[in-house]
Amino acid sequence: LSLALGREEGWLEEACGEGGERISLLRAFHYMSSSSLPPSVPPSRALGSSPHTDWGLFTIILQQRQESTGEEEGDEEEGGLQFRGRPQGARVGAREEGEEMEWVRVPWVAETLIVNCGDFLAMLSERLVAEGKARAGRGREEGREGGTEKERRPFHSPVHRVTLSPSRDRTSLVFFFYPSYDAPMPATGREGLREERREVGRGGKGHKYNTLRGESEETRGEGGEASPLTFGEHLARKWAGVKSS
Ligand SMILES: O=C(O)CCC(=O)C(=O)O
Ligand SMILES: [Fe+2]
Repeated sequence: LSLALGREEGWLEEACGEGGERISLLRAFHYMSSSSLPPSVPPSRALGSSPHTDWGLFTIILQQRQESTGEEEGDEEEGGLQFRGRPQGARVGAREEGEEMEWVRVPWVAETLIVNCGDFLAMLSERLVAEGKARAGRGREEGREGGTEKERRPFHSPVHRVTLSPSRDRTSLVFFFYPSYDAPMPATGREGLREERREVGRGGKGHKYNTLRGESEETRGEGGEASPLTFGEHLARKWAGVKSS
C-alpha cells in the first residue's frame, strides 16, 4: 500500500503510528432474512447495514455464499453487500461526474477476501495526490522539465450497504484495520467532491450517508487546516452517535 501511494515501503506504518492493532476490530455479523423478521418490523426498518463508508485504513471482509448454485432463472437471491458505484461498462469518468451511480452487488467469489478502502486511507491518499500536484505545479513554474512524478489518482472509500435477502440469512467476518488512536486526521482540503461527499455535505446534521469524512471536515477551519482531533477521537465521537435498535 505504501508503494501504491507513491511512498517508500513502510511509510504507512509511520503515517498510521503505533497501536492501531489495539483499536482494530474483528466483528462477526449475522444478518437475518427479511422473511424471518417479526411482522412488527416495518420494511423500512428491515436493514442489514445502512449506507456508510468504513472509517479506518482498510477493511477485510469474508462473506458467506448467499446465492444458490442452481441454474434456474431467479435462483440468485437479492441481498448482501453492495457498493455505490458505476455499473460495469458505464462510461469512463461517469463516477467522477457523479453520474450513473447505482448500487452494485459484490458477488461471492470462492476463497476470496474483499478488501475495502476506508476513509482514513482515502484522505491520506488525497493529501498525497494534492501535494504531488502542488510540487508538479511549482516545478512547471520554475521551468523544470515535465517533472518526474507520475500523476496518481487518490484511493476512494466507497459508500456501501448490506441488504437483507428475503429467504436466506448471511454471515460475514469483517476486520476493520485502524490507524493508531493518536494518528492525526489527514488534511485533504475540499476540492474534488464526489457524489457521496456532496450528499454528505448537503444534509447538515442529517447526513445521508454515515462517513467519517463529513464530520472530520466540519471540524476544519476555513483554510482547511488540520483538524485538532485525532483519528481515535473522531472514532469515539462516531461510536457515540451510533444508536442501537
Ligand atoms: O457484512 C458485510 O459484508 C459488511 C459490513 C460492513 O460494511 C460494516 O460493518 O462496515
Ligand atoms: Fe462497512
